[in-house]
Amino acid sequence: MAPGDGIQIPSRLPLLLSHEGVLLPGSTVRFSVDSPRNMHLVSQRLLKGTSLKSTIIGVIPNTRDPEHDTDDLPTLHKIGTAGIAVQVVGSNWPKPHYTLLITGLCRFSVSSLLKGRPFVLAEVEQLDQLEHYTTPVTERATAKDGDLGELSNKFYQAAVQLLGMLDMSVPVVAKFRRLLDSLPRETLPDVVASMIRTSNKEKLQVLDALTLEERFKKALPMLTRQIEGLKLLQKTRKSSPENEKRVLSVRKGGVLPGRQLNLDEEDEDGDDTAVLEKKIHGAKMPDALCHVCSLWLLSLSLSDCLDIQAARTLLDNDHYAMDKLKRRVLEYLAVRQLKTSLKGPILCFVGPPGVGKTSVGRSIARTLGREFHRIALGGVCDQSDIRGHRRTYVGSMPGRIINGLKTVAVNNPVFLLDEVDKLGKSLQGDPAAALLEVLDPEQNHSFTDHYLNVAFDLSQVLFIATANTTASIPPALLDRMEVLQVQGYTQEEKVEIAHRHLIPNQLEQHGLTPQQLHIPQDTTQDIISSYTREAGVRSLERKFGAICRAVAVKVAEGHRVTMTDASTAAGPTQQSGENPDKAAPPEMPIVIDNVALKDILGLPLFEMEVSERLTLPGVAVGLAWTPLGGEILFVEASRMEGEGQLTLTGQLGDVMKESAHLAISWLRANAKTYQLTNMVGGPDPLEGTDIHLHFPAGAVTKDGPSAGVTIVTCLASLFSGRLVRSDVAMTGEITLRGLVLPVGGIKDKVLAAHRAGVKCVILPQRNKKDLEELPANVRADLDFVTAANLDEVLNAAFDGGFPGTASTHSQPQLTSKL
Ligand SMILES: Nc1ncnc2c1ncn2[C@@H]1O[C@H](COP(=O)(O)OP(=O)(O)OP(=O)(O)O)[C@@H](O)[C@H]1O
Repeated sequence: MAPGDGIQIPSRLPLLLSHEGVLLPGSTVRFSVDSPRNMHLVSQRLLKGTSLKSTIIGVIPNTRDPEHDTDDLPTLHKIGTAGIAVQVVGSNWPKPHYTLLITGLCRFSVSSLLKGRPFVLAEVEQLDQLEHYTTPVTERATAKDGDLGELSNKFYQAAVQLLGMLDMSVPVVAKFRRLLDSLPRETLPDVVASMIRTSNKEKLQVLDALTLEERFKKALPMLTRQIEGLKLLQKTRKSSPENEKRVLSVRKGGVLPGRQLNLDEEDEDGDDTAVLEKKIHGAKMPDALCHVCSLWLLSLSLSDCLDIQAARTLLDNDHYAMDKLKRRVLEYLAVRQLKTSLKGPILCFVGPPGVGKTSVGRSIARTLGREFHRIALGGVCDQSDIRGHRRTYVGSMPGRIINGLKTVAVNNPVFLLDEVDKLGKSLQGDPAAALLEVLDPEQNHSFTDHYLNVAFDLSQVLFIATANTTASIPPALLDRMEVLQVQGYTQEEKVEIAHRHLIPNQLEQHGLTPQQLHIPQDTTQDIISSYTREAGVRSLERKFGAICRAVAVKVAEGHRVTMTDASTAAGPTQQSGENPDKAAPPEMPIVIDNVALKDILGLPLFEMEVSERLTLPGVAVGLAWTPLGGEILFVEASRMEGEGQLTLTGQLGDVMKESAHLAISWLRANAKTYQLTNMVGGPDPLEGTDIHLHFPAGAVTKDGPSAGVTIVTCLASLFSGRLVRSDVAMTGEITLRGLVLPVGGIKDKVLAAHRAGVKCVILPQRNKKDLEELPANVRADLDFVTAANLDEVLNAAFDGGFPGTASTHSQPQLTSKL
């Protein structure tokens, strides 16, 4: 029977080859899956699919033992049951396997096999109608005339008789009784055969019975045998509900599409999902609404399949460098494995853009075998975005958390809360406050979304947050998270990341192979230093994308030329050299050298400009930290006749302005010691002199105290008329007494100096310990001067030292009065 316009299953189904159970339409069976083909079906079809259709698979019974799953396909049974996978549980113990809960929908026959690897895919023909389950019994003619009608009545009577022998006070029996009346007669043989004690062989006979009449005939003797057995039992010993239950030999969790028949021996209330589902169906909602409810509230749960060794390999394979972060993530995963309780710190990866924060989150989900969902929080300024709108509003909808759960359709995904530092605030409430509840393990088991208006358990969800800086994360939110700093990369690390990950990824995305495009390491280094200036590798990846696109055009043109060549060679009398425009196909692989690089990416965007800009007195190079990584920062000063005015430009924040005033005051106080003079030759630098301090990149706002030493050095250069060393950059806060205080972001700042070609970095003495975090090659390339006071700074910043500093002048040692 080929159902015409009824409900259709997909005509191509992936097949699960079952060697243990037989799935009949209308029943639910648990299958343990560990053979390679079946494992692939689960991982590539069920776990990757996002639509309802992708959960429909065919189950073919009675195939060979999976131990002998060779490359040749076994001869398959011709009839199978299409089913919907309602639960997938993965485990690694004692060996990797999945357990699937599948509800049978209808029979199908295999028309042809399309492929056997990685899993079996077949063209199938649907054999049963699915309308049985969607059309109410009253609307269909159920009483059939003739033999079939008689047979179906007889079967029904036998089922009633069986039930009559059982104790109705047992909930499962009562349920079976209720179900019997509401079920269409056509489905009875399948449902009853799957519930009473029958062998797989007998179930197979019922499956193979294609006509209804045949099916009744096969199942009736089984039912009668069950009744006879029960009678015998009642005769031989006084029956008890337990015995009867045992005779009924029910299968756990028998589920019908749209109805739950929980013939479990446990109390029916034990299964939350079943109760919820029952309530949904009991509410007699329209089908569409019922379906939506099921999707919203019932979700599949994939258990963690964590293997620390495998997690380590996966993290190492996916990400180069980031050792500290990877170590902490492994510790985190190991604790989760040892401790079954789900409460644990919420990790927050903080670092510049493009350093792999999101991508580590994705890898964590993969190592746990969980679904991954990213929630972008940048710019969110309405708390309904997190909590949902109340349904009183037109156009209301659930919040991002519940929406995310709906998208992944499991209740224990890994959620990546991206850019938590960019949450906004508005009249519509504070989304950060709503997130507090979501992230608090003590509260999130009963998170209430305003739209759903029922408490939802989020405790199974694994939250990971990312941010560029902790400065703008509200303190209460920050307090709930464990911050892991992700640093920018060095030039060498970038080259490695490029060749291990970025280039292969880009080649694949553009349909190219390494045989077609080769980017030598030198070229990569050029791209990094001349076309990008970033802490991460995102813009580097984009540059490789641009190169791949340019090469793709060449390769495609080459193909065309070669194809035209082939056709002209086959043609009768074509003269060579007839088409002067025709280019020769490029030689493979196309190697990207410096010339090709300029052709594709244009002129270099950045140059090693430090030395060129330090050609006049009154310029010094500082180091700044921004959420986007470290930066070099020029400070320029000029003086002119005037009345001692100080002008500051370059969008400076209050703290930076104060640093400038501090620097001037210190210089004025120490001008004599350092032999600094003003325009009129006097010892006070500001007398008859105006000073202008400018911080280029004038459109970018700058703030913070760490430019103090740079401003002093710049002014000392201006007033002494000497040039600052062109290969020196510096950072450090100053005090009025000329001490140099420690500052933050040393690693990022030093990496920026290294990127810019600086050779010597002056930093506060108390930041010496931060140097240990630097990669060995950067430490080897750079000289570090750790300065406790401005004397030491000036001495190191000028060739041959600075008059009045070091041996000639020493800071007064103050003893503490405290
Ligand atoms: N250490 C690394 N090894 C391999 N690939 C990396 C590494 N770091 C970054 N990448 C790659 O760089 C790209 C950008 O990374 P990702 O999107 O994770 O950055 P992010 O830190 O989350 O940035 P943002 O803060 O802007 O969200 C990705 O393609 C990622 O795979």
